[in-house]
Formats: sequence, structure tokens, C-alpha cells
Amino acid sequence: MALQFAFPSTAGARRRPESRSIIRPVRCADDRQALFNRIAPVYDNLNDLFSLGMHRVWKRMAVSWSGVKEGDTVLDVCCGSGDLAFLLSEKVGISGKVIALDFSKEQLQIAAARQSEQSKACYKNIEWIEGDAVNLPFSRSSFDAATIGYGLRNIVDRRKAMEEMYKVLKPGSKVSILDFNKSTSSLNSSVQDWMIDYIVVPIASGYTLADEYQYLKSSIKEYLTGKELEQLAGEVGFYVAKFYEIGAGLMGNLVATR
Ligand SMILES: C[S@@+](CC[C@H](N)C(=O)[O-])C[C@H]1O[C@@H](n2cnc3c(N)ncnc32)[C@H](O)[C@@H]1O
Repeated sequence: MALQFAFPSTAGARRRPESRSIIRPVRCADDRQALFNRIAPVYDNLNDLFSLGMHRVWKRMAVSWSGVKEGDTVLDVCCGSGDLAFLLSEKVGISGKVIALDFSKEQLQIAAARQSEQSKACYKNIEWIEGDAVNLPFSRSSFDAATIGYGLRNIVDRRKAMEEMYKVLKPGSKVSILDFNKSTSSLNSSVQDWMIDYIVVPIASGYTLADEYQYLKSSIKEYLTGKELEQLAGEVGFYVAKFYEIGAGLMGNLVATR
């Protein structure tokens, strides 16, 4: 079902009345859905700030690794406010189609508002779908390529999400999975921890979102290493899976071919 949204008010972050010092454990899908709804108003600006704009480069790399071509029908899972979907639509052009799915209504509202502010014709063929990555509402073998940016780490049942992506991809097509790298290098993980503790969380606390961004650290610790991601993709049925470290090893991208 395509979502039709009115323009949301994105003027300023929605502030909660008081800052909380207790870190609420984020354990289940419902917690995560609420978390992504809460951070939606500031998510894009904070991404630019924390990565000094580099997330845009990594997302371009992820899209290019997906092997997307003009005229393709492609899927972006966990689309958030739409960065990867917009990049994909530039690749598929006006003869292609982008389906972008997320379970956060607020992220989707921002994505739809961004779409209506843009004049590029190709952006018109993005359809926003509210749905769950572990239960994709599409037929088997419907997509020529898929992406998922900073999404898989946040999904409780990652194997199911991988199975779902495998199911909806056409044979021979690829999924490109961009996320933080759960590095096996203690230097890399110390740098990630330091950046989260001393840059990300203090800035996020200015928006009363300290807990939400503190979750980043535990989510990386609970994520999979590049080797584990390759292994999971193989177990699910992808016949080639290759993990690339990018961003000085702080980020990683798995490319899996069905
Ligand atoms: C960190 S954001 C990434 C957004 C976007 N892909 C980007 O790279 O900017 C993660 C997104 O995944 C979505 N998400 C997490 N778990 C999900 C699930 N099970 N089904 C659908 N969306 C999910 C969240 O709502 C959120 O918008």
C-alpha cells in the first residue's frame, strides 16, 4: 500500500520535557520502532554532523554495489527518511521503480515530504511502504536489486530479514547491506566507542536523545562481524557474499548475490 502523507512539521526537534540519565535497554522490535520514531525529526541533520557528511559517500557506494541499473525495480529495506531510495531512483531513472519500506511512520512521513519537495522526475517513482523487514509484503523474485542501510543491525531477527530479502530478489541479483562495522580490530572498536561516548551521545543529549544514541554502541556490539555476515548470507542461500570494510574500517558493506 502506497503511503500518501501531508507535509509534517519538521521545524525543530520534538523535545521531551526532561533529559533522562537512565539508559533504557532497547530489546524488542517495538522498542526500536518507538526509538526511530523519536529520532526522526533530527535524524538527517545528526547523520551529517556525526559523519561530517561521509554517510552520503558510503550510501553512494552501497547503491553502486547493489548493481542497480536503469529500468530496474528495486527495494530499499529500512529506508528511514529515504537517502538510499533517492539515490536508487537516480540510477533506475524514470523507467524504473523504487519500493522503500520502513516500520517507522515518522521516518516515512519525512521521506514523503522530501520527495514532494524535489523536482527530479525520477523521484516520483518511489513508493513508500509501511512494513516490517521480517515479513516483506512482496512476491518471490520481484526485485532486480535491494539495499538496506543501517537497518540490519537494528533488526531483532536478522536471519529472517536476510531470508525475506533472498526471497524477494530475482536469481542473480544482489543485496547491498551498509552498516557500522563490528570490527575485530580493538583499535577500530575503541575509536567507535570513543566517538559515541564523547561526540555522538553528548550532542544527542542536547536534543534529549542521549539514550537513543547510546543504543548505537550496544547495537554495534550485538551486531555481526563481516565474516559472520558473510556466513549468515551463505546459510540463507546467497551463493556469493563479500564484506568490504569502508570508512577507515568504521563502516562495512556486505554484498550478497542470490
Ligand atoms: C538507522 S535508520 C537507517 C535509515 C536509512 N536507511 C539511512 O541509511 O539513513 C534504521 C531504520 O530501520 C528501520 N527499521 C528497523 N527495524 C525495522 C524493521 N524490522 N522493519 C522495518 N524497518 C525497520 C527504522 O525504523 C529506521 O528508519
